[in-house]
Amino acid sequence: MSTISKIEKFRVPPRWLFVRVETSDGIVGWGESTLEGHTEAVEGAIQDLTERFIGADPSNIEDIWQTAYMGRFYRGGPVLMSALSGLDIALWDIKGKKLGVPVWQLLGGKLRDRVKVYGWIGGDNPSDVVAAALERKEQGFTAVKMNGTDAASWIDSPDILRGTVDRVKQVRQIGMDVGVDFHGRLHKGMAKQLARLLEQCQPLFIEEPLLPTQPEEIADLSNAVSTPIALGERLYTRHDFRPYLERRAIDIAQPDVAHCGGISELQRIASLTATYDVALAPHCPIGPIALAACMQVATSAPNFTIQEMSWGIHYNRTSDQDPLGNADLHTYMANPEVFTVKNGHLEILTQPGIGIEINEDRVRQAAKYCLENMSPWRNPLWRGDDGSLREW
Ligand SMILES: O=C(O)[C@@H](O)[C@H](O)[C@H](O)CO
Ligand SMILES: [Mg+2]
Repeated sequence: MSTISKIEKFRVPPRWLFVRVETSDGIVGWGESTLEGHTEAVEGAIQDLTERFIGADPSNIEDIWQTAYMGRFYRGGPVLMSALSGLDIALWDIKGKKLGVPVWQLLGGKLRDRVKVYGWIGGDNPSDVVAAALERKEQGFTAVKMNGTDAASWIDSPDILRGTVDRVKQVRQIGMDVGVDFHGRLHKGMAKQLARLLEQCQPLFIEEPLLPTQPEEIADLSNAVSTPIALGERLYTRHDFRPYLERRAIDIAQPDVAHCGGISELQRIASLTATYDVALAPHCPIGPIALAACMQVATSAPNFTIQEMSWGIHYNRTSDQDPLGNADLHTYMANPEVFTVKNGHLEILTQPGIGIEINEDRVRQAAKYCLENMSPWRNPLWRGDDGSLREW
C-alpha cells in the first residue's frame, strides 16, 4: 500500500502558503493553504495534520477529510479549514497523477471546454483603476473586479458613493464587465444606497455587500436591488453557506478552495448551491495551486459561472524585497502557459492531477529566502477620520 510519507509547507512571496505531500511510492501532490495575514497560524494547523496523517493511505481522501474535520472535536473556521484545504488539494493532485487523469475526470468529466475568468484590480486608488483595467484587457480579460469604497461609517458623505460610481463607470467605458467588491466595509444603510446607485452601471455582481455575519440583512438588501449578490470568501464549509441559501440572500457563491475545505468541499458547495439556483464563482485572489484546483471544479460543475484570477502582481509592496522580482501567478510554475487568458477565458487544464507543474527548486529557494529575510505578510489596518478602526 502507498502511504503518505511526507507533508511539507512552504511560505512564499508574495503572500502564499503551499503544501507538498509525498507518498511512499514517490508521487508528489501540491496544495495551497494561503490565508492572508494568518500564515503562521495555518502552518501550525498543517503541522497538526502532518502528525496525524503520516502513514495514512492517500487515496482515502474522504476518510482523511472527515478525520481532519471531526477527529479532534473543534472544527471549521478559517485556520483549520485552510490547513485541511491544502492537504485535500494535494491528495486530489496525487490521485489524479496516480490514475493519469485530470481531477475533473474524477468529478464527473468536463461539461465545458473553457472557463470564464475575471481579473482583480483592487480599485482603492482612483487614478490607478482605469490603468489597471486596461492592463487586464491587454492580458486577455473581458471582466474585472474592483473594490467599492473606502471604509465608510454607518452614515457618511454621499461624495464617497459618487466617487465609487464614477470609478465603476470609467472601467465600464473601456468595455469591461465589472464586479464590485464592497469588502464588508459598509453598513446596511449606506450599502443599500451604493447598491442602488450602481445599478446604472450594471455590475456583474456586488460582493460582500455587508459582513458575512449578516445573512438576514444581506437578504433584505438583495430584495432591494436588481444586481446579483455574491459572497463566500469568508465562509468555511457548506454549513456556513446554509443560512445564506435558506434566506435566499445570495445569487453567486464564492467559496475559496484554499479556505472552504479544498476540492472536496468546493464540489459539495457547488452541488448544494445549485439546488437554490445559486451560481458558483470561486474566489481566488491567491496562488497558482488554488487557481488550478478551482479550475478542476469549474470544468465539471454545472452551475459554475466565472472564476477569479489574481495574476498576483498587484500584491507586491516594495518593502517586501522579493528576491524573485514581482512574484506572480506564473513564478512557481513549470508550465505557466496554461494560465494564458484569451477572449476572457482560460482553456481547461488537461494534465494529470490538478493540471499544473510546480517548479520545486524555485519554491524551495523562495521559501528559504522568505523564512530568513521576510516577515509574514499582514494586511494594513485602516482607521476612519475619527481614528476608529474600520474594515480593511
Ligand atoms: O474578493 C477578493 O478578491 C478580495 O476580497 C480579497 O480576498 C481580499 O482583498 C484579500 O486579498
Ligand atoms: Mg472579496
